[in-house]
Amino acid sequence: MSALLSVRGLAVRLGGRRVLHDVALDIAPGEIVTIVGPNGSGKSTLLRAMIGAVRPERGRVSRARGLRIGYVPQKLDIDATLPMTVGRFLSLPHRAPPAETAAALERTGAAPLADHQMADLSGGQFQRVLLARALLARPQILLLDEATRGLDQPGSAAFYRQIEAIRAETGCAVVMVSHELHVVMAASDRVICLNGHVCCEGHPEHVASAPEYRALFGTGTQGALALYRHEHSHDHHHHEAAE
Ligand SMILES: Nc1ncnc2c1ncn2[C@@H]1O[C@H](COP(=O)(O)OP(=O)(O)OP(=O)(O)O)[C@@H](O)[C@H]1O
Repeated sequence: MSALLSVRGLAVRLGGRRVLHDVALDIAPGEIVTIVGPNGSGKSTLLRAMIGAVRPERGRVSRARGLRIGYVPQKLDIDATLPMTVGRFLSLPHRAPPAETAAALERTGAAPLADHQMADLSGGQFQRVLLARALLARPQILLLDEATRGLDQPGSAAFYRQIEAIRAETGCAVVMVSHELHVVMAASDRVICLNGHVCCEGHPEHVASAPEYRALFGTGTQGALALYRHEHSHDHHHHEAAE
């Protein structure tokens, strides 16, 4: 199946510093890909390059013709003194047909919030509204940048169940940045570990059975810590199903 989106030889420089270099990846229709990596490793920058919000210094991001992308940013600052209902927020910058807005709110479990003020939403409610907004694009790829940041465990589990249901229903590919390794292992078709470049990638189970996996993830909580401590080699390790 041909890729919806391909990144080749991508380098990005921000504030005089090279944040990404030699990044290559493909996103296929319907797959769930999780990007993991230490703080500052360029995960958000990579997503922003995918939507065309960051100019590559080198390389390119190719999108299938007419590709529709939905993007849920890591955070969105809204002036708390500005009165704005959820319904109004979803009509910016383009007013979608009311039935579509209602369907997006329904799909994300945010239907009862339509008349609420944005400033009054809890963290989890806010994320659902951002997700609803992303769905209005009828995306073929949904990009989620640490969408469950600040949510408690049941809240983030519920959020990811919603994402899986949306994938099942719409067939969209999902690319998410996550620090929650239990989610990564359970819910992803493919994991990409980033540290300025792609350190390693593959199916979670294949990555798990590879020697590098122990250095990357280990097991349990220690594994999560190992992820942030491991030496990011500049060799590229691939653990695809074919190997
Ligand atoms: N606009 C900018 N100008 C200069 N430097 C930037 C800019 N945006 C990001 N950076 C730097 O680029 C690097 C990568 O940032 P990015 O947000 O992509 O990392 P990340 O992997 O998403 O981090 P985190 O896990 O902390 O969210 C960081 O060192 C960051 O300080």
